[in-house]
Amino acid sequence: MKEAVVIKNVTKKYRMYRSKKEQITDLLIPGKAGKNFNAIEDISLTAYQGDVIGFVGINGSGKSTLSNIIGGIVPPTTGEIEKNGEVHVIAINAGLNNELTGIENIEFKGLLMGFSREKIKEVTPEIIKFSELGDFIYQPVKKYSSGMKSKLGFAISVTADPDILVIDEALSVGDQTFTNKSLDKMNEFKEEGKTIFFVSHNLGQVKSFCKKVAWIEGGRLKKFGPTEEVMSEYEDFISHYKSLSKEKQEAFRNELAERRQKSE
Ligand SMILES: Nc1ncnc2c1ncn2[C@@H]1O[C@H](COP(=O)(O)OP(=O)(O)OP(=O)(O)O)[C@@H](O)[C@H]1O
Repeated sequence: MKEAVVIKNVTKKYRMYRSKKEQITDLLIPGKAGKNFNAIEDISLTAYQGDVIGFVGINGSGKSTLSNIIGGIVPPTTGEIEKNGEVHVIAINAGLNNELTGIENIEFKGLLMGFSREKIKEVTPEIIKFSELGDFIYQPVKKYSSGMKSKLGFAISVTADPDILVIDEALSVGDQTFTNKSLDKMNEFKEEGKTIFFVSHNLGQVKSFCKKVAWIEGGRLKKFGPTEEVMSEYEDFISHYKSLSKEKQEAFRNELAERRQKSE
């Protein structure tokens, strides 16, 4: 089987500050203030062509950081990522320019995706139709709700016909009709053998759509394998986590966060 994306020992470090003062101090005297924080830590994972991989994990575990690295939006601090094909990211707001109107964004993103002016003209009506935005397409994107942005972003990206697709919570904000339509489109991509990464808190969608699942916990890859195998364990974990008091949930998250701060 052909490798589509190979992630090798990827870590993303951010500097964390408790105040603006700390941030300025660190800028003037590097290392004097602030802490390193590993948003993701030493993740290795291979996706083969046609793999549909779900990323699950509680808030802040590192799913978006990893998907942004795969999408080329964020560079890793250390480690390597190899991609065999064009990658497109569909996320709430991804790549949309807030100052431009919907229609201008279609043109702008179209050019970024390497489309000719003629091709953009040809696909624009399809995008408008898919996005269901009607006359809102002439409004600046800053006036859109997150659901509307997601619809436009999704409609533009699916036109690109990418080899590798990263879908980050893009289906969580729209209405049910749009979600179903988008799921149909994603299933088409899946049947065509495209490689898909799917970030979602909707475990039902992950279970029905993904062939494999990567469970991220505290920035690390806790488990990666066939959907059924990983999800049965993850669902046990999540129902236990949800049964904890707010304080205990916070203590659990703090414990993970502390480890991510200490690790260099
Ligand atoms: N630009 C940034 N600067 C500093 N810290 C960041 C940055 N981006 C992400 N982080 C931190 O990295 C950690 C992982 O964030 P990430 O958004 O990847 O998690 P997630 O699993 O996608 O969360 P959620 O489910 O809430 O969307 C979080 O603690 C977050 O605060």
